[in-house]
Parts: sequence; C-alpha cells; structure tokens
Amino acid sequence: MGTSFGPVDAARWIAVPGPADDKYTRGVVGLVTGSARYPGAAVIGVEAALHTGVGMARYHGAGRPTRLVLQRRPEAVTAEGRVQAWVVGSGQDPDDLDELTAAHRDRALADPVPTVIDAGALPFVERVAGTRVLVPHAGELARVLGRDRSEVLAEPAASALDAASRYSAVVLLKGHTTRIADPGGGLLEVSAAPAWTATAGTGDALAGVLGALLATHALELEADPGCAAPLAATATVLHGLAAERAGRGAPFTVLGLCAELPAVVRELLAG
Ligand SMILES: NC(=O)C1=CN([C@@H]2O[C@H](COP(=O)(O)OP(=O)(O)OC[C@H]3O[C@@H](n4cnc5c(N)ncnc54)[C@H](O)[C@@H]3O)[C@@H](O)[C@H]2O)[C@@H](O)CC1
Ligand SMILES: Nc1ncnc2c1ncn2[C@@H]1O[C@H](COP(=O)(O)OP(=O)(O)O)[C@@H](O)[C@H]1O
Repeated sequence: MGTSFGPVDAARWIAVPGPADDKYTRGVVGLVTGSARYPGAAVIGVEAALHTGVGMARYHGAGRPTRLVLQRRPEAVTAEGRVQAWVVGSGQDPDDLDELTAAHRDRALADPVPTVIDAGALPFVERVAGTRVLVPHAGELARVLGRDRSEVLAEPAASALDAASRYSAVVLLKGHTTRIADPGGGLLEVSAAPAWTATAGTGDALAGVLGALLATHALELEADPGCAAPLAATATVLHGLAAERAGRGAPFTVLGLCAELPAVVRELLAG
C-alpha cells in the first residue's frame, strides 16, 4: 500500500555541516521530555539527538531529569533560547506532571517550529502551532483516534492516514514495520529494525533522532513542510540500522543504540 523507504532514500536527508556553519546555523533542537516518574526518557532523547548530529540540544524539565541529563551530557544546554524544532512528551504522563515541566511543554507546543509529539504530549496535538509530527505506538494512536488498539493493529496504515488527515499532521506509527502517513494521503513504510528493538526506551530515542533531523533541516521545512514525512522516515531508518548494529542478532541497550548512530550516519553518507 505504501512506498518503501530505505537507506538510499535516507542518505539524502542527512545535513552535512559546511565550513561556514556554526552551531546555530546547523540547527538547535529543544526537548521537553521526561518527568519525575520517567526521568530516563529525558536522558535517552538528548543522547539520541546529540548522536544524530545537531548544533545544540536544549533541555527543559524538572530538577531530577535535568540533573540526570547534565550528568550524562554536559554539552546539553538548559538555558532558554531559540530552537528550530521541539521534541515534546516522551516520558510524561499528562495527569502526573509537575507545573514547571507543564509550563515548558505548553511554551514549546505554542512555538511555530516543527514539533515531534510523543507519548504524554499526544493529547495536546491540537495546540501544536508548528508542523506536527506525531510518533505514537499502536496503543497511543488508538487513544488519539478513540479506537481500540486491536483496530489500529488490524489496519495500521489506514489508522495512521486517518490521524494524519484529522490532525493535519505527519503520523509515524511505530512497529516492526513503521508507517509514516502525511495529511495529503501519502504513506511511507520502513522495515529496518530487528524485533530486539521492542524494548523500553527505544521510542524515546526515535523521538530524539527525529528532533535532530527536523532541527537540521529548518530551511527545507520552512520552504516545504511536506519534508517532515521523508525526515520522519529517515529517522526510522537511522534508528533501525543503529539497533541492528548495536545488537548484531542479540539484545542491546538503548544507550548502545544511540552510540551506533554516528556510524550509521557515516555509512549512509559513504553510500
Ligand atoms: N526509561 C524511561 O523513562 C521510559 C519511559 N517511557 C515512557 O513511559 C510512558 C508510558 O509509555 P507506555 O508505552 O508504557 O504507555 P502506554 O500507556 O501506552 O502503555 C501502558 C499499557 O500497556 C499495557 N501493559 C502494561 N504492562 C503490561 C504487561 N506487563 N503486559 C502486557 N501489557 C501491559 C497496559 O494495557 C497499559 O495500559 C511514556 O511517557 C513513555 O515515553 C517508556 O518509553 C519506557 C522507557
Ligand atoms: N517487533 C518489532 N520489530 C522492530 N521494531 C519494533 C518492534 N516493536 C517495536 N519496535 C520499535 O521499538 C520502538 C518502541 O517504541 P515505543 O513503543 O514508543 O517504546 P518506549 O515508549 O518504551 O520507548 C519503536 O521504534 C518501534 O518501531
């Protein structure tokens, strides 16, 4: 039904910095992820974004996730400032979120730049001012559509397309085959990841990879918001190939997946 999207396609969507670039022209991604309940999701998203390649990652959240992010990645910037893309909602429960994080979330959702909307931010999709990229798993998409999870699993492509049309969004429905639906009815399919990828936290990493790709393609997205769909497919390819490299037919950890991202980028650029 959809168009298959693979490594050759993905290689076209990796921004390579040139001699005239600085950290700001490369692109800054902002993350409002994690919470007291799920602090690790904050660390994973930042780790994934930095390993995908970005000029800067800004992180905004509560005290504990912020400390953990800085402990792992001192290069993360916690001061507020402009970003070219946001990642919002991984590791958050909208019914159990502190006021500071909720305020950061609401500011990010109102910023008219491309925004990755994950997990706890999905209920707020209609508030998102910029180009919307939803990254639900089947259970989350079911809640977004008001359907049963079994219905989404039975008709994944149609479900993703429905949500894309309803919310004028790119919808990346995660799974062994990941479907990327756009509001115009386009559908891309990516099957790059081993089934070992079904482990807690890999979705948080995917959101970070995608945030980095959106931030480093700000000019392309401004000229054509439709670029969000191939960029979402590219994130899925990078993530799947990094999972394959991290596990090589065996289990792996999410930080191990993130550590493989630069090698995957190198391989794709080498052709
Ligand atoms: N390290 C971290 O901080 C992580 C944080 N995460 C965050 O955790 C939050 C919740 O994500 P979920 O995808 O779990 O949320 P969901 O609410 O989509 O999934 C929970 C549902 O899974 C089912 N379920 C739970 N335990 C089960 C079991 N043992 N066997 C069968 N079914 C079971 C139940 O139906 C439950 O309602 C999100 O904000 C997500 O981003 C996850 O990404 C995991 C890693
Ligand atoms: N059977 C599978 N084969 C390959 N990849 C999978 C499989 N199941 C899940 N994945 C991938 O693992 C990731 C899981 O994301 P998600 O469900 O959001 O987990 P979490 O919220 O724990 O981070 C997604 O990238 C998804 O595409």
